[in-house]
Amino acid sequence: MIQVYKTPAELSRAAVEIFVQAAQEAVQENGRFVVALTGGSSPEQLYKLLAQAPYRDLVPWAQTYVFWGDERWVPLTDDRSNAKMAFEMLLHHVPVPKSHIYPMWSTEQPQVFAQVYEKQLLNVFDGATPQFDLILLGMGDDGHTASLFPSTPVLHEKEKWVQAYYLEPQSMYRITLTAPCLNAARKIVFMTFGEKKAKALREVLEGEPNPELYPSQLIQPQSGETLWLVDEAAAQLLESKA
Ligand SMILES: O=C(O)[C@H](O)[C@@H](O)[C@H](O)[C@H](O)COP(=O)(O)O
Repeated sequence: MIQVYKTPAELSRAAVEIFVQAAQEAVQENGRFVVALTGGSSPEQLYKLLAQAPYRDLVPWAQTYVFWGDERWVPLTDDRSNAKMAFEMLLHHVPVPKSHIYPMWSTEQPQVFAQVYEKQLLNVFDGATPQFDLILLGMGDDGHTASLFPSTPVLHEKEKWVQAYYLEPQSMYRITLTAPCLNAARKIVFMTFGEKKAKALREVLEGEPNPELYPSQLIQPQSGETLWLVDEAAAQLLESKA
């Protein structure tokens, strides 16, 4: 489903309401809320809203488990780190138990750590398929999401839940949840705004199936729901707008 908002601020306010509702419902049903955060700039306003009243006090943080959808393979002190941004904007301001937060970083080799992260995931999900209650995603202006970049082998991963690989164009390692892992989620929310995203958004949502070029097309949860929160600038080329 696609929801179009006038501004990123309105979009972020809708996103925080969805986050709170997903958290409360998950804890009510299963006694915990397992979420994967996104990196990039799209979630910044959402994280700031979540870190303050009234939303801060509406989330059952003690029962919340925080993972990431992807990460640049850099130390947590590096300004490029998705975890660094989330800690500074959100996690240092809310009472999530430290033991419930799983940043994607280690001094091990990235491919070795990808297996460690997969084990951490499976531990929280008692060895079953990791079914996140909520996954937040952004979309790049090339149509990538998480670290599923165009024409990369990770797009074809069918078994593993977590993969790390060297991303040539950015000359850095990336670690990411794979499409099968993302697609096992109960709810996926994309936050996509700005004119730069308009062409890719039209291709992803209304173009020919071409996930090699537009990896966000891979996000088709088996039983979960996908919600696209977009602003008018990003939606300007779409035929079908809510
Ligand atoms: O590590 C990352 O960069 C993100 O996880 C990435 O997938 C991001 O969501 C998109 O690139 C959109 O980035 P913006 O939100 O900055 O436009």
